[in-house]
Amino acid sequence: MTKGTQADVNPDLKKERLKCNFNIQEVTFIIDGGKDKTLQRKKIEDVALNIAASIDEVPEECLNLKERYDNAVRKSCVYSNIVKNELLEITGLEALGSPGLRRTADAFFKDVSPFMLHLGMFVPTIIGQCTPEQQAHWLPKALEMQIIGAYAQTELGHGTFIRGLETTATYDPATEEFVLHSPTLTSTKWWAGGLGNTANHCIVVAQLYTKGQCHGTHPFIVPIRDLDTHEPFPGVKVGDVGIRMGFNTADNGFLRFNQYRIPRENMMMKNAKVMKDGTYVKVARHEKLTYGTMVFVRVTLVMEAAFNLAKAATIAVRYSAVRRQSQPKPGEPEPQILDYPTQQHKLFICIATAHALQLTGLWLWRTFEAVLADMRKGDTDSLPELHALSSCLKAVSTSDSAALIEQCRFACGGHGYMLSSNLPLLYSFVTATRTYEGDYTVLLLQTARFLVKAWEQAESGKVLTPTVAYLACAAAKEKVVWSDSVDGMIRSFQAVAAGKIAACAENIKRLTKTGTSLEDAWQLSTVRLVAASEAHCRAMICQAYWHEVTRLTASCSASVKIVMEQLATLYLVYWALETTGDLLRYSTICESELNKLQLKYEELLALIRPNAVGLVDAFDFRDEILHSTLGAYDGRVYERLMEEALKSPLNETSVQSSFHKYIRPLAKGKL
Ligand SMILES: CCCCCCCCCC/C=C\CCCCCCCCCC(=O)SCCNC(=O)CCNC(=O)[C@H](O)C(C)(C)COP(=O)(O)OP(=O)(O)OC[C@H]1O[C@@H](n2cnc3c(N)ncnc32)[C@H](O)[C@@H]1OP(=O)(O)O
Ligand SMILES: Cc1cc2nc3c(=O)[nH]c(=O)nc-3n(C[C@H](O)[C@H](O)[C@H](O)COP(=O)(O)OP(=O)(O)OC[C@H]3O[C@@H](n4cnc5c(N)ncnc54)[C@H](O)[C@@H]3O)c2cc1C
Repeated sequence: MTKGTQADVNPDLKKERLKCNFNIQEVTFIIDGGKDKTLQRKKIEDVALNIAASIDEVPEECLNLKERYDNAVRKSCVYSNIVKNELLEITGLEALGSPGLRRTADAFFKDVSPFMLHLGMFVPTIIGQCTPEQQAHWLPKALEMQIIGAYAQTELGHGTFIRGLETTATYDPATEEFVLHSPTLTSTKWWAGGLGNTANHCIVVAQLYTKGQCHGTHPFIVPIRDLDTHEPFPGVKVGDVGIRMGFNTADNGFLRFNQYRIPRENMMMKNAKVMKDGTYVKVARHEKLTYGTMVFVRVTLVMEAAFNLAKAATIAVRYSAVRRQSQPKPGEPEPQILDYPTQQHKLFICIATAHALQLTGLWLWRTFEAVLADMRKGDTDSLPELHALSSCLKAVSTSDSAALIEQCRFACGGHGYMLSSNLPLLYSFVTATRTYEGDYTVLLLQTARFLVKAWEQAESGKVLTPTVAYLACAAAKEKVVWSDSVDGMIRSFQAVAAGKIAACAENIKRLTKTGTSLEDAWQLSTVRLVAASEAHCRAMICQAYWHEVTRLTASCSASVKIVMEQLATLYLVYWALETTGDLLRYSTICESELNKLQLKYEELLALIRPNAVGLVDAFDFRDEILHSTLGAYDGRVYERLMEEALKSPLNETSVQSSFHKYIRPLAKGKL
């Protein structure tokens, strides 16, 4: 946070901060995952942001496409030196996933670094898919930035359906090499971040053929460009996929191979090997371990969703405290727009959702680490549950985050539409997360597979895994008794999920009994399956969020406990009101209880109102990271808007050349 002097702060924001009745720092510690994490983050920010302050002479958005890319590469090199020389010193390899690194990256790049996928997927795949010997070879080079990598899985013709990928890697025992080939246009690798112009290496997911047999998709490390000249090697065709809605500095690329050879050792061999003579040896105990990087990234994307939403909420809440509009009471001053209950309705759910996703994301991360520890001992029993959990949480968190960031933009009126508010760029960045690393619907359907199986187990009285244990109680198929206590609401959300899952299972059973194949019965049920999966995910977020708030505030000051519980209750009541149809169907809730719930919601908005600015201050974003005229700590909104407007290249001269070229001749009838 760039606090400046108090004299510089907008008077309304100053008053808001005096109203705040809880200890902001305590909430920051909770959100970061502990005081030590906050201190480490701040240390990283202090080191990195000293340099970031002077990194851009011209606003990124005023540059043309090519200049923007070159500028992003320049900044990536400065930043990667900081990561290598300073940040890794502070935290070791852990720095790669640390909030400090994530936040400071945003100070350097308003859009995205072309190196993001190098750190975000190339390095994690080396760690997750290579043998220790391979790691010893590749990891130091990658961390030292001697090589820069991308992750090329998606093709022009297939992204979701990995088993349908067409790129082939055929083993040639005579030379002990794999021959990579792109047999069709649709087999062209497409989308990989960093691939178009930046990367010199690439992880390529291809169908493995050896001894005339296909063994399905496997990952390979493929050198694609000469390290000195950067020219693509013969047999490699690589380029940029074209202009995108966002991610325009991420260098998303395409890649084609023409009988291109790589050494046998470049197959990532932790989970499966090809011996010198071409014999295929499966090492992994679980079929889907080659999908490991995707599970890892899906887990991290939940906190990524929280992080971006927290930024948007900070911008919109601070702006709403500064902005005054309309005159609901004649003769009185215009109120701060934050005083309108409708504005509170738009924004407080954003703060609550950022908390819900962050605390659920931290819990998911711990679950991921526990499953990883089991897998190191050879036990993969909990992988299906982790896959189900990470799939639905990735889907719902990214979707909620994108929708609410857009809501924050709406909440800022016309000024929210300015690029300098940073809300449009934030939205275009986050809306992609709903698609990449597994499309929303596709991932919810993956979770649905797990849920239907769990339901069948519940019906036959089997012991259920923790995240679906609630299905055991629901097997009685009676409406749950509604209560507006927190536990009562969570029980009702679970009853809704259980009811929807049961209805799907019954529908599939009914269809198969009357002669429909299981595959068709599944397809005919997918609209309901997606809804069931969403309901399950919502119930899980509510439970995890409330559980974490209770646990983490147990030793906090009373005022922090109160405000954290108010927000969590708001989240639950909001979702109860959003899903009244479901509650009427699966619980005993009635009209009068719905009215009571609405009143409770409005009371919560009023209770949270005095702490709204304090709550977004607790996200602790420095101005360099927010990049927003509307959201800076000092609230000098109008001054900043004007300053940014004057930086527009269209203000460099008072008359543009197009006037003399076109407008004047047009007026004179000479065009
Ligand atoms: C130095 C300067 C640097 C600058 C800075 C930066 C700092 C930034 C830091 C980082 C910041 C942000 C982090 C984000 C970075 C990442 C950005 C990522 C960009 C995007 C990358 C991509 O998109 S990569 C491509 C991803 N692609 C996908 O996700 C494809 C989705 N499809 C699938 O996953 C699968 O095809 C499928 C799951 C949909 C189906 O697979 P398949 O057909 O094989 O399976 P089935 O459906 O038949 O199911 C069979 C059984 O297998 C089970 N299953 C499926 N998947 C898994 C799994 N992953 N794990 C475990 N089990 C699995 C499935 O459940 C079935 O089980 P049963 O029901 O029991 O049969
Ligand atoms: C910004 C960005 C960055 C990316 N970076 C990378 C990268 O670095 N590396 C990489 O390999 N890939 C990357 N991708 C690709 C990304 O992973 C895929 O786009 C994503 O997995 C979705 O696949 P698709 O594009 O094939 O969509 P499709 O699967 O074609 O989806 C289109 C529609 O069909 C529906 N659909 C598809 N299958 C089913 C089904 N079985 N049941 C019901 N509905 C279905 C979907 O819900 C969706 O509505 C990136 C994408 C974006 C947008």
